[in-house]
Amino acid sequence: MPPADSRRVRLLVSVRDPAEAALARAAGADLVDAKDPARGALGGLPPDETRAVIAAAAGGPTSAVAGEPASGEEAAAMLAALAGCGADYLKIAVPPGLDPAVLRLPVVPPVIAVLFAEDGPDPAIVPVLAAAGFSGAMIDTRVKDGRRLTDHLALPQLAAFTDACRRAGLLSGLAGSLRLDDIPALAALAPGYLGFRGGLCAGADRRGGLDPALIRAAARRLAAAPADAAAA
Ligand SMILES: O=C[C@H](O)COP(=O)(O)O
Repeated sequence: MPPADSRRVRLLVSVRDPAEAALARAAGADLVDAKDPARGALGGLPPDETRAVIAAAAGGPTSAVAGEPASGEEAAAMLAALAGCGADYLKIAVPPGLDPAVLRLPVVPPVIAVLFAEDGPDPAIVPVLAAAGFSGAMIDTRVKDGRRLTDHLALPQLAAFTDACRRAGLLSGLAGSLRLDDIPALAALAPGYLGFRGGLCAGADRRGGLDPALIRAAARRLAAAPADAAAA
């Protein structure tokens, strides 16, 4: 991925297997993200499957989902299991009640904290995440029931989050049942990336297959998002 202050908003596409990884890369995904959509918002694939997905996404940056830990020990185990999978970033949930300061993060690969929109994340957590060693932070929705990110958090709240990430030098991401028509308003907040799964699947079914035409359309819309709207 580019540095956290890059002005172009990237397209993250979550994929479940090597075939989808290759398809997403070919259709214009900037960041190919390995996860198991059948296991909820942040279900990880087993390490051997993750490694195969990352290998198939060759030619650009990748991330892999580690999971939703209930404790610092569980977080360490999840991250250790994927440390050698070849991904450029690991993503792990940081639920309320889990103190980021107790997490032992690997130096490589860098780790992105995933916060859930339903919890109403306070932007004050962002510098705490930075101090704990995270390289990025994103907001996603925990419950995939059709409600989008902006059904939970208003644009000014999301802007406060992306601003806090910029100030802390963290890569930022926004996701949560996004659709193509969410792109203009969210890209204007200048996150590092927008993350998609369901909105780029046939019938908006995140457990179904990715539709390459929708990925291409998302990439085009992001490329067309007004560059001067991206905050410096
Ligand atoms: O990391 C991004 C997520 O995979 C987004 O999934 P979703 O668009 O189905 O909510």
